[in-house]
Amino acid sequence: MIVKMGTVVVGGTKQNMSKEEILLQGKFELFPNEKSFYNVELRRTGITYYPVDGVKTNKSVKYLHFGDVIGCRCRKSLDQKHASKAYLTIFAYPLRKKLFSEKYVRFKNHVTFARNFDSTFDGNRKVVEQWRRVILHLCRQLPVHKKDVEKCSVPAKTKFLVLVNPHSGPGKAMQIYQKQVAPMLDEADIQVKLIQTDHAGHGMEMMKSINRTDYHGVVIVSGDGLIYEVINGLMSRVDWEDAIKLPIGCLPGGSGNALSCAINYSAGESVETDAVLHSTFILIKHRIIPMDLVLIQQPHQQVYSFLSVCWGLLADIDYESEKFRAIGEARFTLQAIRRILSLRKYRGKLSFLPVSEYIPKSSINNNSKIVNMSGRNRRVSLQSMENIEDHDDTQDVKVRSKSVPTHLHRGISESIDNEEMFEEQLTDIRESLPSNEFNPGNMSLEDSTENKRPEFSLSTEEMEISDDRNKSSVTMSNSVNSLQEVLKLSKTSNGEVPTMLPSLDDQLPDNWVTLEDDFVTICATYQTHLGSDVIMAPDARFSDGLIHLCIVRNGIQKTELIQIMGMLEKGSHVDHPSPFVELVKVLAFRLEPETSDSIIMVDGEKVDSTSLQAQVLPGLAKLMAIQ
Ligand SMILES: Nc1ncnc2c1ncn2[C@@H]1O[C@H](COP(=O)(O)OP(=O)(O)OP(=O)(O)O)[C@@H](O)[C@H]1O
Repeated sequence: MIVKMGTVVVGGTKQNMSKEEILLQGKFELFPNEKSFYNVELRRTGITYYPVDGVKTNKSVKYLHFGDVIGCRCRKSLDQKHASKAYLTIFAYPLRKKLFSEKYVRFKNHVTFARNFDSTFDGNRKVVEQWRRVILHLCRQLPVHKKDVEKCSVPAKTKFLVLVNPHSGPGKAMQIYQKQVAPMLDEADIQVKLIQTDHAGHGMEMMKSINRTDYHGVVIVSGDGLIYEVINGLMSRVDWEDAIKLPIGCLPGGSGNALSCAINYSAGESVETDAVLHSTFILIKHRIIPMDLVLIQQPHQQVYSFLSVCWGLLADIDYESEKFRAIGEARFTLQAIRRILSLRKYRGKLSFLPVSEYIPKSSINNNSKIVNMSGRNRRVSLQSMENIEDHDDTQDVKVRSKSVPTHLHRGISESIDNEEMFEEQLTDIRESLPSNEFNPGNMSLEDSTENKRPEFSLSTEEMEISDDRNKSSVTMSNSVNSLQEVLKLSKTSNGEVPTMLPSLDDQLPDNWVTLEDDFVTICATYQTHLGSDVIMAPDARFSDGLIHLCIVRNGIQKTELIQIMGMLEKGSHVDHPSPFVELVKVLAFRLEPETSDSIIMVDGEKVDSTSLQAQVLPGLAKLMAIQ
């Protein structure tokens, strides 16, 4: 059985469910047909119900799974005829298979039971309220023991600050919020303080002064632009280290909703169909997940990015399509066609610190020459070798960089269970980092960045409590399993975000790779999606501690480029054999455009067209998501 919050069932079928211990059972009428009675049984994973006078068969038993339930409420009838009845409405959003497709989508299924065994409403309400309290616990994955059923109290309410950008995308964000989001948040009993931004920069200003403890999270209903503002507002504070722990949730309201698409994708929920419903469902059932940020440095500015850095073709498409934002996401497709027809090349230098040995794809394909340079950096130019000076030799060789030891990287990592090995690893890391800033004393063992799919989701508050509990139990051995842990941030003496990047004017260390070439585009992403139909880095995870670089070099045929762009919809471009397209996982990179007339976009925002360098900040932000 598939155990995905989204895709099918959390925990099992109704046959499995019926084997579980019954916590509560009773007879209820089923609204609106209030003539027949149903036996209703409440178990840990859900509710089953079947007609009292019918035969109990697999078909006649219906069930509601708590993985699909976002809340429930006790109600009274307005009709005097039913004044004594107490109603229990359960707000469920189960999945059903989409017509002519293998995909599953959620639909609204609200089930109401009525209780009328007592002559008074209060008498009936007492029973219904007990059911409600138990359901609220179980749909939030809070444990309920049979002996505690009677004492079960109403779980604490969650409070969100909701920011809506009325100008994002086609300008429908407020409408989306009021029509689709607000009713579901209400069903989940979530308190909301709603603010509509009234100018660009408003989100950033608010984050500079917000009291972090007033809310369990900030929810952004817009495109990616407002998320960028929120993150940079939080990071600009003196108490950035604490402020950035404010969990961020996002719902698609703009034309570029990349993060929201990545959240849906990660949860196994629909990205294309009813995206708002699925995003709101995830927001309600969320856990708090660490999310990498990327520090971006330019000569005159420093910003924090959660999504991407694009240069060349993809940056031009993003920037030049701004004027078509009224048509929503189609603006990207329209501009992509225009741009590919008049394809440009962009000369520059790209340097990066790879996480594993870098083997240039073109050399694998053996159709380009590679220059192994003397000097501090290895420079590789596949096309314009005449532009490279100071080289020793021109030869067909594989250029390998000394990379960060792969066994330190999560996913490839092996567990380290003794101090000796731990010390060895620290030595390796010290050697692999390009600066002397590494200081094991700075290691914070605060959050485990384990990418476990939660079986159940907890509310913000509950997660914060369990985070705290975890703190003491995280051991040094398991936290050093990954490089992210070693780079874990803690305040430097001057209160700034620590970085391992050299100054922009300084030469890069030996373990970086430098490519100097004519490029078509360079795109660094840290989320799976750049749009609902652009899966740029299908294997990216919110806190994998990686920057996923996609490098497209000049020389690629337009037809091949169009083919690859088409493959982005499924993320299958990663398997494309073109020697002009490379995907490299890195911890940091530096981009040096040769001229200053090209566009660079960071998270969909245009930045200066000057040199730029970036470094991943593992798990620094907190995201409301499921993975
Ligand atoms: N009330 C407002 N009026 C004008 N601009 C605003 C307002 N609120 C936010 N903004 C700005 O609008 C820009 C675009 O917002 P957002 O990303 O939400 O929408 P979008 O249409 O998807 O745009 P993008 O394609 O840039 O992601 C952001 O840079 C943000 O700073």
